[in-house]
Amino acid sequence: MPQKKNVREIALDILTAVQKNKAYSNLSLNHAIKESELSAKDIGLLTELVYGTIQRDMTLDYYVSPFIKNPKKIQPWVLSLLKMTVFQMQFLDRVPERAAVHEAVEIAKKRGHRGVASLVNGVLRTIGREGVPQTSEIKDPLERISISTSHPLWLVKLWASQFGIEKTEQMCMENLNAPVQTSRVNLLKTSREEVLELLSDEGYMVEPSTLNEDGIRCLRGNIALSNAYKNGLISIQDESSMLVAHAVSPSDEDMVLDSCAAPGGKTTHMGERMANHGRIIALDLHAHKTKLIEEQAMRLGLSNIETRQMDARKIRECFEPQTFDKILVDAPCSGLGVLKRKPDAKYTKTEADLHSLSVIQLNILEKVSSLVKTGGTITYSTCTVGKEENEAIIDAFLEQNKDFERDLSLVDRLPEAVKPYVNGNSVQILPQYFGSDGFFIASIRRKA
Ligand SMILES: C[S@@+](CC[C@H](N)C(=O)[O-])C[C@H]1O[C@@H](n2cnc3c(N)ncnc32)[C@H](O)[C@@H]1O
Repeated sequence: MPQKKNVREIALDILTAVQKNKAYSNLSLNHAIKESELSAKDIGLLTELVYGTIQRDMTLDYYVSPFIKNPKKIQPWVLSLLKMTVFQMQFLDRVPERAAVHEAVEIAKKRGHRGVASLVNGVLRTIGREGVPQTSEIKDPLERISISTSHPLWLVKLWASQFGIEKTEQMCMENLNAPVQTSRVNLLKTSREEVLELLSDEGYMVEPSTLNEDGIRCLRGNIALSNAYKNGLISIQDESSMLVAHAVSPSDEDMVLDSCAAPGGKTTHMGERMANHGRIIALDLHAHKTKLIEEQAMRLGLSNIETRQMDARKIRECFEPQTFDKILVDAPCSGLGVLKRKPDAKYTKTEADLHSLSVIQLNILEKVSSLVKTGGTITYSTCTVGKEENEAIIDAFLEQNKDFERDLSLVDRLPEAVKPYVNGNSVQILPQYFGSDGFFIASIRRKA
């Protein structure tokens, strides 16, 4: 019978797959957790090893590379093993260094020939003895931020030119923290106090969000497995993402278009805020994704949502001009605001991606805009930070569509804590402001 793999071997398999096949770390990790019979404690360690090593990839390269004489000859899995082990040595206090090195050498023996095991042993013991190079010695400040926080230099430069060096560094540092799981209370069925009590009774460590009055932060446990979730009392949603339904603020008589809706986090939030009245048409490009919206609506007890599989850019073929009171464009984006959750994205996205996405974003906004009524608003949002996919889209749209104007009343609809960050008709939330996702929200109005 084949021997069962231990937690570090599983972590190494995932890291190698992510590196070699460009597999998504979150999907590979979830799959491995389902397939293996790991204890809750080991699942915690596995998650930390995989996310931590990916999050710190560039720093770990900087630490390890001076100790490797022949980098071209080293196999990718051996490099991943070295980085995963140095991650433990440098960043995980609770793992004794000797244990981490011993485990790495055992894995190397099992998977490679003797030379590999001796290389792993040699490199790790030398690092243990001599220590790693200090990133503080890197002279150029942007390069230092790039290496010490593992963000590509082009991205650090871009952000620094838009937000300044200080905010960029804070943002990059914040992206290295583990995300807090947060949820939104379904106020149609219950109250936040009641859910906090139910979740505490189930053993979860929870606290109210200070950002949203219907938000809850979970500090221990996975609330997606709770009874409160099963019974449709909560939805898993980031605190910044919850702001979008506030920005739209649909009334319970409104006809609303959610043009890029799956998996339905914001659609269902709006459905709840409309007290299950009015009507929301929720579009998504993919059928398997519109199904996800339907499943969520069913779980939450919402019947005011109608889904359609459709390219939002073709919506004019199905609806008359000026059909909707409110439109939400939660556009497909580069996701650079959610690097805490999806760390591999920072290495795979390119500047060219931002540009091609911005073309699609403006196009979707253009194509849905004729459907909003006079005086009605279009809310545009993304889970990314940076002007090209955000402010620049709104500016370009307004330049070409003189019948629209900036909706300066956005600030009135957002919670108190966010108001100081609102700039006219938009707000760019950076991850370090509240520890939530980086998000952009803007509102424009068809002139009366
Ligand atoms: C940022 S996600 C939306 C998240 C969603 N609003 C939520 O809160 O759960 C963007 C979605 O837009 C969809 N999408 C991309 N291009 C589209 C298009 N041209 N028309 C409609 N949907 C599109 C994607 O499939 C993806 O599900």
